[in-house]
Amino acid sequence: MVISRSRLRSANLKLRLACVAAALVFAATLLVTLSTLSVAERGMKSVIGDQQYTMLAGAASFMDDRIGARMAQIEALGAGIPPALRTDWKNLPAFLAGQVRLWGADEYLNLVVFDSEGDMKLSLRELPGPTSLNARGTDYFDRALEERRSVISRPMRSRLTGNHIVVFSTPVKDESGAVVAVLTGSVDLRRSGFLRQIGALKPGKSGYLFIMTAEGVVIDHPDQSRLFEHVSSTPGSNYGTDRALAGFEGWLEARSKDGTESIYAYKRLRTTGWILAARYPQREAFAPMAAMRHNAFFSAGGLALAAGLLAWVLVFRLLAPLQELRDNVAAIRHDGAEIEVLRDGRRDEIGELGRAFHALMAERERAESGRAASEKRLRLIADNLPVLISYMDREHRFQFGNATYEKWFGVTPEQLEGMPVSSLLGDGIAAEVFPHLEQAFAGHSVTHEIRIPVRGDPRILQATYIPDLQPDGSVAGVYSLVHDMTHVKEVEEQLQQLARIDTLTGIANRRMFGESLHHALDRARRSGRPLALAYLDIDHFKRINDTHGHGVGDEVLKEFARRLTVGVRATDTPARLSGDEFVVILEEIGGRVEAERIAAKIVEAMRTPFRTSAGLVQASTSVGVALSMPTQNQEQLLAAADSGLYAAKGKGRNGYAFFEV
Ligand SMILES: Nc1nc2c(ncn2[C@@H]2O[C@H](COP(=O)(O)OP(=O)(O)OP(=O)(O)O)[C@@H](O)[C@H]2O)c(=O)[nH]1
Repeated sequence: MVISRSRLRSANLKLRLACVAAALVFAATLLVTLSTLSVAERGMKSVIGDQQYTMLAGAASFMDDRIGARMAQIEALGAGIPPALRTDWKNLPAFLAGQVRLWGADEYLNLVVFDSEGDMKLSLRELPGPTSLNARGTDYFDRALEERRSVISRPMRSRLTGNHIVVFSTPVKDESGAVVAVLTGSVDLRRSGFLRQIGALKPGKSGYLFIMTAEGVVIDHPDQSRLFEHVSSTPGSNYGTDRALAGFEGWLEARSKDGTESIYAYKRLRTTGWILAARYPQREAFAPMAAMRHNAFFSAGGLALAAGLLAWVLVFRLLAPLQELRDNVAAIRHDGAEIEVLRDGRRDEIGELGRAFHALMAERERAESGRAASEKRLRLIADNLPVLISYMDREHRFQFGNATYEKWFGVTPEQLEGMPVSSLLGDGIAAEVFPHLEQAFAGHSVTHEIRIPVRGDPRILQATYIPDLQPDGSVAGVYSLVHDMTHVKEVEEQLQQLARIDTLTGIANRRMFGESLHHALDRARRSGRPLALAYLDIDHFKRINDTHGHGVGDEVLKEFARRLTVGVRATDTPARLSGDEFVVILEEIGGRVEAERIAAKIVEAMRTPFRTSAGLVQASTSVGVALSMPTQNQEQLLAAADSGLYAAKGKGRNGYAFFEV
């Protein structure tokens, strides 16, 4: 399952590489083609534009020629009227009709002659409406009269026929040169030959030519509704036409009012100032280019597909060793195969990768086995140490515990893992432990003692908690080390006891005497009943030593102590201060009489010969007695008793003396 997933990933890699190659080829092909097309388009645009303009210039020249010819015709006709007929309104029509017949019937819509006052004097064609007409105020009449030369009118609607016409007019002069009449020839723009003839020059199928006056009145246009309307009467704007009206001649790209991107060319007629224009929609003009672009997309797509397939095959072949390496790694990981399979002999980067993997894994295996051995060793040490070693997490749960837990509490390390501390120790002991643990979780090392029953046996344990500090200063858990201190404590107590006992006689030594006297004095002060202190010294003890030897002296000292102990109450404290000096603290003494009675009893007890290894040895003791007083301290009381002893010795020994302050 895992391997098949990795195979899938590998397939994805191949697919991705193939796709990248295909995308690159597609992009490169497209880029090259489109940039080439763009250059070609620019070139083609300029060729088409130039072509349009050249064509328009030709057409304009043709129209200028035709208009010029008409003008010359009218001019010649006017000039050719015999002087007698110039104002002979009766016979002039016949003359004119004769001339017009020579030209052809369709050249003019009508020929009309006005007198110098502007009144229509004759019309060559029969008029449908009223025959009275005055031309004053029209540009063709006024200008012909004033300028005394032939003129062409603006396009207009005929007042006589209602047709759209232009009027060619020429002044008719008498011999003196005065203008006596104006001869006009009207031409129906729609029917006249020159407009229709240039229509054949329209560019492409959807392109067309149109003509407008220098002021923007449309004279010829495929859209009949726009005829004789101003260009601005159609909503929207056309940058090209605006420029043409401002005087531009040439070609340019512009958006027509219907939103079509087109190539426009403009040329003015020399004779009339009209603007001859051509419009060629770019969609049609560049249709071949669009087809080429379309083809380019397909070609690029095909190329990309082929490149992708080629890349897939190449990648498959190139990645085969990598796939083998990956399979080997997977086999090592999941099937436990030997890492030696990674030692490929290939002399390329993939071979190097395999060898690097091999070295890495060999190193890891070595480190792993070293770590396992070290862990085993540590576990062995931890399990065999007579201490509890554990690790607790922040929830006070054991995460690790050594085998000693099993020995002490019957809980195996496996059972201990995850066990709360309170479950192991019980709530009562846990409550004692937790405050210390909390200190450790606060980052401090803590050591404390606690009494815990281990397998029913009360033990004194010493626990040390060490916080597991993380690099960020937080405490992840706590290491715990617990020793059984029971035996040590017992020995310690014994040692302490020993330090307070006289080793020779087994009774209290000076140290313990000091402590006992201190407490006894406190009690006496509290109870108000004094204590008596008896200070004893064996008489001439030196002589016993000298006579019988040191060992016998010791035997006497031991027996002396025994008699002293049995001779007083259990609550009294006999002690050996040094050498042959002893003391007895006699508590709750009624008074001097009682103290003296006890002292006498002690003196008496020591008079009995001492049984020693050297036989019976006679000894005696002198006793000094003093009663405590509330204001007295230890030293003062001891000094008082010592003074009593000094007095007893002074009295000849083997007796007692009471020291009175
Ligand atoms: N055997 C033995 N002798 C000791 C010990 N400690 C001290 N002595 C001896 O006890 C003797 C004490 O002598 P002193 O107290 O000076 O004098 P005395 O002979 O008792 O004379 P008086 O006290 O004046 O009666 C010395 O000779 C010490 O060497 C001991 O532990 N064992």
